[in-house]
Amino acid sequence: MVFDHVVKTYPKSSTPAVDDLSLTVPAGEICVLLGPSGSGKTTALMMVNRLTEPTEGDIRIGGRSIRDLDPIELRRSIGYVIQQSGLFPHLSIADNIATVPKVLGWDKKRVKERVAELLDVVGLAPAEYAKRYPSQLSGGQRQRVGIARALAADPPVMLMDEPFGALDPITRERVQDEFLALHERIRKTVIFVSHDIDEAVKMGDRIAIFREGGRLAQYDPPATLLKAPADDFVARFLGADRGLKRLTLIRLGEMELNPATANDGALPALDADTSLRSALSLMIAEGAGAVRVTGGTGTTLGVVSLDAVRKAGAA
Ligand SMILES: Nc1ncnc2c1ncn2[C@@H]1O[C@H](COP(=O)(O)OP(=O)(O)OP(=O)(O)O)[C@@H](O)[C@H]1O
Repeated sequence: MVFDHVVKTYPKSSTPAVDDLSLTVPAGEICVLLGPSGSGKTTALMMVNRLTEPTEGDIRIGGRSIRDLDPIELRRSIGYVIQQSGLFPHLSIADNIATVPKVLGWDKKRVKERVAELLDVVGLAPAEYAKRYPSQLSGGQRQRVGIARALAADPPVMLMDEPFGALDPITRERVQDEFLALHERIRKTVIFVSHDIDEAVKMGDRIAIFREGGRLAQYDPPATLLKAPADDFVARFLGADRGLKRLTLIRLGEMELNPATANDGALPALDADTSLRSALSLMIAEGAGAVRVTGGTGTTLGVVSLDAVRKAGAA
């Protein structure tokens, strides 16, 4: 998907909400739009499915300009997930998920199968949940239904506007993990609005940081962004702990491991999949100068020192 010099100025507004936005999102990737309140993230998102029209510039999906597509058809071909899930309260979960397939004229059997398949995909047993109503679900479950509904007609593109913003931290983390695992399998192109830096670092293949006035401040993969913020605004926005945030992106198994010696048996042991941030946390809590890195079967692969972690955060 390509944003090509996109400008949006709302009627009666003297300044643009989105100002000359150009960026390319490779197919199958998650692009997070991150930035302070009012910096134009939602406006940028809503232009993709023509809930609002660009004033200037163009957006292309798979090489086709959205201006050449009928807005109603365009919206059917794009999954849309919003913060409060946006489910129809008077429709059952099954009917909510079936909305677009029904509009597309799928036969009943196909719709029913698709609903059951999607409930499974988002981890809700169809027999238990299909007939319930949104008010009979928890917030996290409603967001999962929102995702299932957006996926119903298998759209190549999904727009997600702070989809997990209303969830408590524990549920949010779980739904984020589930969505990432799902994305591994289905590889949609996702535009994801967030104002939470940790969420953006976790979810994004790339992050677009917006600044006031709807201008793009930086567009890069999370590791690049944290390592080399383009300017003071980005550095301040990412926070003084961006070195620590970088550590969440690196696994112990990706480090150069020192061979373990006989004395290292007493060191705290962590799986190779553990992030350097968790490893650092453990070293501090246990007063250890290093951790022992273990493989799937618990065998020791080697040792990573506190100093090596420190260097990785500063690199
Ligand atoms: N329908 C509208 N009419 C006029 N101005 C609008 C409209 N929608 C948004 N704006 C303005 O456009 C600017 C960008 O708003 P937008 O909602 O895109 O920002 P955002 O980055 O998504 O913010 P938030 O994180 O608070 O949701 C703001 O100044 C807002 O007041």
